[in-house]
Amino acid sequence: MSIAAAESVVQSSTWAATSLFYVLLVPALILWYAYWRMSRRHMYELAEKLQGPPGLPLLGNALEFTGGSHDIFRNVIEKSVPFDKESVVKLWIGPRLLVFLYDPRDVELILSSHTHIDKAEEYRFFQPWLGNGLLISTGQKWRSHRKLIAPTFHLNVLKSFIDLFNANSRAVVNKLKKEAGEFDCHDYMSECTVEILLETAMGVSKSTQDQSGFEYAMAVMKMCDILHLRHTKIWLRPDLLFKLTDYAKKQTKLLDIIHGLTKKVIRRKKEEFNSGKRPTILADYNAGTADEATKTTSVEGLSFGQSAGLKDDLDVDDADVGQKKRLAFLDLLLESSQSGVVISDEEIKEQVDTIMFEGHDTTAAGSSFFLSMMGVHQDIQDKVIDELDKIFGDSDRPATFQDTLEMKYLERCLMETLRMFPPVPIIARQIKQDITLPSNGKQVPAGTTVVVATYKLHRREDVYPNPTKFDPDNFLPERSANRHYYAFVPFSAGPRSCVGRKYAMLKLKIILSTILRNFRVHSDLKEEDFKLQADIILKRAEGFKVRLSPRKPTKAC
Ligand code: HEM
Repeated sequence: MSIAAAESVVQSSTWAATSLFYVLLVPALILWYAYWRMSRRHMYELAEKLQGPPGLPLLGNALEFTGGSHDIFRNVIEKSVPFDKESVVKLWIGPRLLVFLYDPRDVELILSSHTHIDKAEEYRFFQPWLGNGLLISTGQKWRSHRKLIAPTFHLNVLKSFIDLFNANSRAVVNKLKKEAGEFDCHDYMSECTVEILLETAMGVSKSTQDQSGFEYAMAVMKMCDILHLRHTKIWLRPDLLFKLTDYAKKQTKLLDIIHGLTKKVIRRKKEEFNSGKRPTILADYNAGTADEATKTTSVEGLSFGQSAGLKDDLDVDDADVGQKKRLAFLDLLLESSQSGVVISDEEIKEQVDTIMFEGHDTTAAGSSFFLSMMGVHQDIQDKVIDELDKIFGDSDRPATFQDTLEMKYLERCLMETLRMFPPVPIIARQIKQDITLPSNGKQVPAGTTVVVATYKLHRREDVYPNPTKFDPDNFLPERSANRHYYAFVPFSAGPRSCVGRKYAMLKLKIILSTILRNFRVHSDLKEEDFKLQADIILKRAEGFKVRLSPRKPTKAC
């Protein structure tokens, strides 16, 4: 046989093999698809009975998530309106079924449950950053780490941070003095909240910090942009495709910055440990020096960010917190790891990354929204200032714990800010078994991503009359008393509630009161002009633009 003839035989047999492959592949794919659809029949049947905007074959509603972050947020909110009566909206993103809930009874079913505590599949995008930290871990690992970490945010530990909250609040006031015109207050709030976290929960003294706090905060913001893109753009979801994009390269660089800071923090702390410096038992703070008022250990309800009547593992009495547990967060983790049993080095890093993220971006957004609202509502700001003047008079003394309990009106303004602009606008869980919604008896199938739509829940007309109006009186005790406990959940609730809830409230009251003792805030925009976006954390797309004017000749801080 000639070479040409041999080549032709090889070519035709290759062609035949390729054709055979495709001839077999197509029916195989059809069979696989039919089987896959069959195996999900139960899900489709139940989903069919839930309402939602119409979608396209295969893609579902994925195209609702095109455009920038602000367009997506506006689009999703607008598209949900026709379903407000039932407060349940179904969306398909490709094969994934998402069910948004915003009736307090349905929210209670999810958040109060010890069964539905697994985070949704979408949280896996956080994994390269937060590993298996408290926010995303599940099962026994989550349970044991939550038990370890929650006491480090007990009120008695937090009271020992008050001096540091004050010092950092004064420092930010000093920095703000240079702002003459309109500026974005979020940058200041971000830097300040990172520095406070480093000094308190991580126990890293100011003298050993450098500029990396601000760089860290900016890297976190950009990381959130990338994660949001992965949540909303269907083609960025598979790791394989994501890795081919420029976003993946950007993510690697951002994680270098983020992990660079957390590794440095742990390294410094370990050096201190190894050089024999043992952690301070923080509860000693209350033993001798503090007055009766600061010994208060069981202040609950609104003062600490949730409806009266909701309890979680942060609301334990002082007597239940053993002395060893009265350590700051990182001190306790390192102390525990000395035995090598409770928590490994890698796990410490994951938890430090988690607390650094959850602890700063949320409070930076909350405080920036608060300042924006003060700027918009001058009459309400007057009342906050009156209250502060009554507490502090002309003195520029630091705030005490008792002062924070007396800031009742400021507290209501803070609650109202967290109602209208919850920094975490949605909470997503993966359900492993069918659930029946108490509000309407409909069933949501196992395998669904159930999304508690906090932003929508907090704007229900039947719960908050005139829900788009900023009205701190919504949180007057008599108004809150008759409200469903789960109608206000800025910090989530139940077994997976925010572990930093009390820390956040105390810190926010001290920062915000210190700012308003020194400045009056102004805003040229009204809240209806705010462009909201939800890149994981709710923000103003145009930046948190405000202006400040000095309230009184400020004494040198
Ligand atoms: C205004 C400030 C804050 C808000 C609105 C907020 C809100 C939330 C929400 C809604 C969750 C549940 C998230 C979910 O299930 O997907 C959460 C969880 C969490 N938060 Fe916060 N948070 C704030 C501040 C903080 C602070 C200051 C810390 C730590 C210092 C913190 C640490 C955590 C942690 C570790 C979790 C995960 C808890 C678990 O799953 O067991 N947060 N937070």
